[in-house]
Amino acid sequence: MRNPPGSDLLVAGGLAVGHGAAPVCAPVDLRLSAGRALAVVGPNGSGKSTLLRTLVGLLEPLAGTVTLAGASVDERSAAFRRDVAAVLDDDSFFVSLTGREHLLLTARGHGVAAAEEVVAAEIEAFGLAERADALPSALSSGQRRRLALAAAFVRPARLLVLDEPERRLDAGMRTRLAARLGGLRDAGTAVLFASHDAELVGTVADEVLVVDDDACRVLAPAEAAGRIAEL
Ligand SMILES: Nc1ncnc2c1ncn2[C@@H]1O[C@H](COP(=O)(O)OP(=O)(O)OP(=O)(O)O)[C@@H](O)[C@H]1O
Repeated sequence: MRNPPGSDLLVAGGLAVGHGAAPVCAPVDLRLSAGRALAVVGPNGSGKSTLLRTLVGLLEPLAGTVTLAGASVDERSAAFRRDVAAVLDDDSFFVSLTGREHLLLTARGHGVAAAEEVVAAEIEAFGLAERADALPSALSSGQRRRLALAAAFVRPARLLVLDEPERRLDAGMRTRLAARLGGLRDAGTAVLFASHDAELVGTVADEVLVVDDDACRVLAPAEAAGRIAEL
């Protein structure tokens, strides 16, 4: 075990999620503490994105509770926005700001003192050096994805939430991303990510939440090996 579970940061109890009256999967119970990583796996349409959006306060729960550091999640609260960095399925950028400017704005908005240096390091780490001064509209889809991920790394966060972070990344970047996520986890960030990438799940996750219609269960990676192999 990498980091033993500490006190809970994110807690969901009896959480039912969905877009109408009917839940899209079985109720979820989970606990995630600082320095731990939880992967969310399941087939297409099983409810992973719906669950993540509910966990970060973008969708109302149909039933049950979600708390972050003991308080109900509320994306409008300053403390919540300070504590949680999320990269979901909607890469959105200011259309008239370059990638570098977007990252600087994000870092400064979150009070990063050495913003220029931090941003330069993440531009390098995400392989964007040659295109950092281009507008998002002039980037490839994979480069836009790298930019969206870099924005989550230029600012501090207690909880990082990623929806299929491997999407549109080449193999080299996926491997580097796994190392970065492992590094953040080991430095004390709680990492929650949905993924179809068995290597990413195997490298980063301490536990695996398998999302299904009949039951959503948190398993040790070894117990979830069969489900990870299906990703
Ligand atoms: N905005 C929406 N309105 C209504 N139904 C939705 C909406 N978004 C998703 N759904 C439905 O909710 C269910 C769960 O979708 P969700 O996107 O959470 O699945 P997922 O596990 O993330 O899938 P994937 O692996 O394909 O990304 C699906 O049946 C989907 O069609």
